[in-house]
Amino acid sequence: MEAVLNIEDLNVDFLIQGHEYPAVEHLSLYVNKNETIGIVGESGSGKSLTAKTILGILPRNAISHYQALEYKGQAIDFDNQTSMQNLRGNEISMIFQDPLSSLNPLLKVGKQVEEVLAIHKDYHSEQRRKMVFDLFEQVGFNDPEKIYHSYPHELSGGMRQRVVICMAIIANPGLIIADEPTTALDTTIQKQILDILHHLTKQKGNALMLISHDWGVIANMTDRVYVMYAGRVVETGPTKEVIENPQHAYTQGLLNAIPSLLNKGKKLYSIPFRVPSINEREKGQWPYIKLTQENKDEVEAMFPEVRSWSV
Ligand SMILES: Nc1ncnc2c1ncn2[C@@H]1O[C@H](COP(=O)(O)OP(=O)(O)OP(=O)(O)O)[C@@H](O)[C@H]1O
Repeated sequence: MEAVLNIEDLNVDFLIQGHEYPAVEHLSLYVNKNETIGIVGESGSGKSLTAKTILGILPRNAISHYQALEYKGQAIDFDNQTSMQNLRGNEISMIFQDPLSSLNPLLKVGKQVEEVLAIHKDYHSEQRRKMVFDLFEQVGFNDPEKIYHSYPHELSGGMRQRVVICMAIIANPGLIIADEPTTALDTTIQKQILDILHHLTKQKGNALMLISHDWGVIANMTDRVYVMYAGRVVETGPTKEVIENPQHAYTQGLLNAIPSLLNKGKKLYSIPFRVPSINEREKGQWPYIKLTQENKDEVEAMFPEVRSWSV
């Protein structure tokens, strides 16, 4: 099967005061049609930067290089503005954590969703409006007309994120990237929003890349998962297999640190280090953990790489 997205050996470095700091290293991943993949990892592991690389929206001081970065079998041409506009407008859409960052405060939300369709010349304006109303119904809005004429500030956070999901999906893109799409919402609303996203993407056959630090979300939503730590994928496989039988000791650690659901009754584990910030990383010294008397044995067991350090 041809992958919708294919990344081979992606590296992202930050150039800070003449020094290169590694943020993503040797990352390879793919997403197939109709598939939902998860990228899971603690804060600072490089999840968002991976997504931003795909869309060509990395910060200015970031340098990326890779073996392959392909959408539907074609190399993504970051230097070609027209092709990038088409990619971002029609082919790959992104849902961010904060819905307000994607919405224009001065425009009615219905118009904003409709505008996504404006570049599709095959629909006239009445058709477009009907498509928006239909989609509003599908995401659970009882009164699509009223929502259509609302401004972002008149809606709750959950409603806004539903509008953003509509914007992301209405042009039927090949791939949707959702970066922690519910983190900013109340826990009661989170599940509702994820269910909508899951249901719609499966129904319409869009590939979905879901970025989350929440294993519950990953378990419920994704077919395959990539587990990241400090810029690298440490483990990947079908989500169920990874959760039931994690191969990497770090993945095991992450799963044992979840308070409920997966390890009821067991003593809660706590990982004895944090993801090092970017300026604490020296190239060639992944996993960059500062060894102490207390954590040395555990870190070595988790990341045998540290044994090669000359410390
Ligand atoms: N503009 C920047 N300049 C310097 N370092 C940056 C910049 N943007 C991100 N980083 C660093 O790159 C690393 C990876 O960041 P990234 O945002 O991809 O992490 P993440 O896994 O998505 O975490 P989070 O869940 O906190 O968003 C982090 O250490 C982060 O501090």
